[in-house]
Amino acid sequence: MTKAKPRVLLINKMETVSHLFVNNLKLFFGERIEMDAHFGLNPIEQNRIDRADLILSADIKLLQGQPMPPDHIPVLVARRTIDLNNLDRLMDLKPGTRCLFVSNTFEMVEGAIELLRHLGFSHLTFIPYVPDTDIPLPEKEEVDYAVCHGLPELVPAHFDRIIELGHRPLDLTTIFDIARLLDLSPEKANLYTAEFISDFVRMGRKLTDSANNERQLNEKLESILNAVHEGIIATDAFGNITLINEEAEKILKLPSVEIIGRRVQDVLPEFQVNVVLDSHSEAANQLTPFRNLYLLVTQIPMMLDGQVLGLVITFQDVTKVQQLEQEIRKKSTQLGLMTKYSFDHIIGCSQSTQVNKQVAMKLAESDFTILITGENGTGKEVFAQAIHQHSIRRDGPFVPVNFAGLTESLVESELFGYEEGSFTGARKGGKMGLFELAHNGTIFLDEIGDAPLSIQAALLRVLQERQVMRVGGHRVIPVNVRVIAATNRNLVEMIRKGAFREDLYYRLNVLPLQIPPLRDRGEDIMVLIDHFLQKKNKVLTFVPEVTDLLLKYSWPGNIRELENFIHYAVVIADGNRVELRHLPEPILQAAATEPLSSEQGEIEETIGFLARHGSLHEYESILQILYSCSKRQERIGRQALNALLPVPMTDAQIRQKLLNLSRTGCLEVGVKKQGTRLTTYGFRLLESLKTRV
Ligand SMILES: Nc1ncnc2c1ncn2[C@@H]1O[C@H](COP(=O)(O)OP(=O)(O)OP(=O)(O)O)[C@@H](O)[C@H]1O
Repeated sequence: MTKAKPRVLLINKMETVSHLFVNNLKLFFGERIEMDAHFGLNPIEQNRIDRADLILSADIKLLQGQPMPPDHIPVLVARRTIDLNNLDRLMDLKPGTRCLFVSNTFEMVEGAIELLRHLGFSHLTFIPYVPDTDIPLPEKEEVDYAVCHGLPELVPAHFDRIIELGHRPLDLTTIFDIARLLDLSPEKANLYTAEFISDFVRMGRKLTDSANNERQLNEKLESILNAVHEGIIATDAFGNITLINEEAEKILKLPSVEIIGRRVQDVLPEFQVNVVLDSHSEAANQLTPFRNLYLLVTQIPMMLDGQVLGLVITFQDVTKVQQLEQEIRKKSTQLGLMTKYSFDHIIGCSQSTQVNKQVAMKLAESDFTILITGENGTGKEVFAQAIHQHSIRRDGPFVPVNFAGLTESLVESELFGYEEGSFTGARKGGKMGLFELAHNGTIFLDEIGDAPLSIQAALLRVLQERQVMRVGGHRVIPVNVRVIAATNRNLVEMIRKGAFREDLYYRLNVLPLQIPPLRDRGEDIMVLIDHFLQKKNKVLTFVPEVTDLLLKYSWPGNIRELENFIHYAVVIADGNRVELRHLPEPILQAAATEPLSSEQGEIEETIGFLARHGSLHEYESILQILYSCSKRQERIGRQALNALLPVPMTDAQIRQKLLNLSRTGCLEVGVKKQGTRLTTYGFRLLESLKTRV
């Protein structure tokens, strides 16, 4: 009769641990033993105990609730080692990383920590923790990682960075004990040790590989970093400095040996890295005073799977630039790089001007590119300046570029600047381009439709990359500018004809603003005339025929033409009175093509109607007050209007008068208490009433 195989009864709480032990024992004893794995907390059947030749458990406490094994059956508590294959993540941790070691008994925790120390992980700080015991749980901030052996559920829920080392296999001494107790020869011990050693070899190779790779990578990185004209510092997740390039050493006057491994928070408190480490979001271009310097610092967190691996801090010494900028700012006032116009200077009581002002104010608050379209002289530049004035860039320069006035050969060097000696006649020391000049401000690309195609391509690049390269230069210069472009041309039509780049159009037309021609906002004409006269400190009266003509004329040159007309009228008028004969030819021609009679007749008719329904003086007073309001771009309510009249009326009287004026088209009564507003027709009527004797 062949001797029955010895039988090992495994008693463990977890199925995974029992399986692991079964595999470990198989590797060593092969088919020479039988195994019976029990797991869970249920009591084990007596007959399974009786049939066992040896009982093996990971935890002696598990045997306490079980039937007592007979004396002759040895009971062994497994000593366990660590699965070397799972140690990579611990290897990657930087010295000093604080690891909360979590397990279900204090012995397990202590044993595992001791083993890890033996294995060479003495550079890490292990903090033991066993849930539901007296061992205090440290605050989350005091711990960098939680580490456990196959029991991640024991890690307190708020620790989200967990390194799971896997269950611990049987240690070789336990295997030998089993062999001895079961009277089996340790013939395959070498296999088990070989397995163990091969793990070591694998681990060692990984370490050297990663060290070699890291060395090569570091060498490459170092040469790249040292070639850069910016200071660069890298840190680990806790702010410990791991790398500093030569430029950074030079700027900070701190040699790398003095600061590598130290916390950036201690060495460079001015950089306030905790903000970025905590928020995980980058901080770009922060002007940071450092000793007697100004540094422009950018901090970018390096993230992997939602966790911060470290920080890259780049910086430039901009002390000189700061001084230069102040000088430029001083000069820019002289050069006209400051704006003249704000929204208060945009005159006009028409609905479209009012709406456009409101829209433009909103656009000003964003930093996106704006495309303003409109005929010549409609006020595109005035709007562009007001937008700049109203934006956060108001203290920066406003640099206008007019493509209509630039020859193709000049435009590139004007826009992007040039380096010394890049072409014959290039100025010594090179020249700053308009984009550079507009740094931190707004560049106004006027008549963009006239930009040659070659320049359109270059513009597109600048808009995409926000950096320029001077003609003949090799260095890219970052520019922080807001772009407002304007055109009187139909760019869509130009795209169709291949004269304008579609991609540039879409880059520019992020926020569109359309300014209508003056002829489509007749209400603005007289208000603008008043404004221009006031600017010249002059008073002119226009005979009704002249007013009529001015309101009818198509103003192809728009507000610029209107302004020129006022200059002309002031010079040409006899005294203060402007008559038809004083009008310049183009306006008079408009009269010739469109006789006045019908309009004049209509006005006469309205006057007749009003005279039958009250006093013309009263109507004139009402219209005059409404006109003053429209000049201030206000509407006015009935009561306020009554209060301004030379002779107050009853509410019913004024209501009736307003009704008559609105019936005849002189007023526009706002819905819902918006007050009343004068129309262009109302204005003509007022002019007629004023000149009546
Ligand atoms: N709403 C306005 N209120 C007061 N002045 C205005 C207004 N709009 C334009 N102007 C005046 O009209 C003139 C022309 O305006 P601006 O240069 O802004 O027009 P533009 O549309 O940019 O013309 P272009 O297309 O020819 O460059 C300026 O002198 C400006 O003072």
